[in-house]
Amino acid sequence: MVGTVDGNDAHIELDAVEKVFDVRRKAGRWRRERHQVRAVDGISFSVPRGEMVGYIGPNGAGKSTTIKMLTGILMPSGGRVRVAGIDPSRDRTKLARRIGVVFGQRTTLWWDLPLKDSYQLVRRMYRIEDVRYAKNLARCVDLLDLGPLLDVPVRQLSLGQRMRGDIAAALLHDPEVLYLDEPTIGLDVVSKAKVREFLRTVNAEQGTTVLLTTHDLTDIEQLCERVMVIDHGRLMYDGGLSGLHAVGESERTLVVDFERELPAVVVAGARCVKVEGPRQWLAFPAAASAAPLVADLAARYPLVDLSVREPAIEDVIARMYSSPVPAQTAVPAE
Ligand SMILES: Nc1ncnc2c1ncn2[C@@H]1O[C@H](COP(=O)(O)OP(=O)(O)OP(=O)(O)O)[C@@H](O)[C@H]1O
Repeated sequence: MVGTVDGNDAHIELDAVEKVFDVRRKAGRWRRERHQVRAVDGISFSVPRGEMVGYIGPNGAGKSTTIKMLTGILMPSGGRVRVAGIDPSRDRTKLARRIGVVFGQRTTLWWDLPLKDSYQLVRRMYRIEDVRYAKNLARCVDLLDLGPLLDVPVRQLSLGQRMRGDIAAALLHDPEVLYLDEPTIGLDVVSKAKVREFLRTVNAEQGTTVLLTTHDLTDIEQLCERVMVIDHGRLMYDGGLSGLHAVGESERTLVVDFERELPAVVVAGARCVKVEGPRQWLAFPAAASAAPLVADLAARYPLVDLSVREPAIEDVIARMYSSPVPAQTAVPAE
């Protein structure tokens, strides 16, 4: 589902939320100047129960600050936040039972303990009853292939294995809301696919509401029908991914390996932007499907391999600034 809903259905709700940090910086040899960083600057949105939404933006845009306010770690400087009907900064402990958090860059697992011992600690922390714990653990072990890893100390796990371990830990207490901060960062293609498949299953079967922060537009494309773009603490866009590409007129790239070196191919709907030996890069509008292009190429040339590259989030956003924004999808920046 794309778009926002009325307040009653909202599972995550932000109304004119602000976060201002007071920072001191050096101004001369002895003097320090106080100044303010407006990390989140009047953001409003609502996410209905069971929706999986992408929350993207360039570095320093205010994504982590928003997530910290949604967990109750940070108190907003202004505005109103509600998650599952709870004010996170007032009732952080109560909220903790209802939410799960995964930070891709940090682990919440115990470094020296085998994975299964970390899970036992999580069980005690959340006081998860035995039957429910056994059921949830079995499900995560099965879907995330954790069986062979349960006896391995976390420090010996690869990044992809550790990430799967972290995601399971965040879900053992059946949270209704899941915040994922870069859950696929640094993972190889196979691990990314496994994580995405698992998140899709959890969302579909448990109805978990998911807020996903990522720099990988493929995560968004494969998981979220709705994406919100934040920049300089403001919500710049709230709508479908294809609408975002249309606004930014961004391009995806089809990387094609031919059987042999060829001159730059000429094909409808795309333009060749680079040739290197038998490999060619074809740019096409990001909002368009790659399927007709692939079919056309496959019918005319001997192909060995193909892959589609998404534009970088920074490029999409840079293009958004230089394009007029259609009213139905964009949130006006006052
Ligand atoms: N505790 C803090 N004190 C002062 N400034 C802060 C603090 N936390 C964040 N900021 C500033 O607030 C702004 C938003 O930071 P935030 O970490 O929310 O961005 P982000 O979108 O998560 O970035 P990234 O993608 O790099 O993680 C930045 O300018 C950052 O320097």
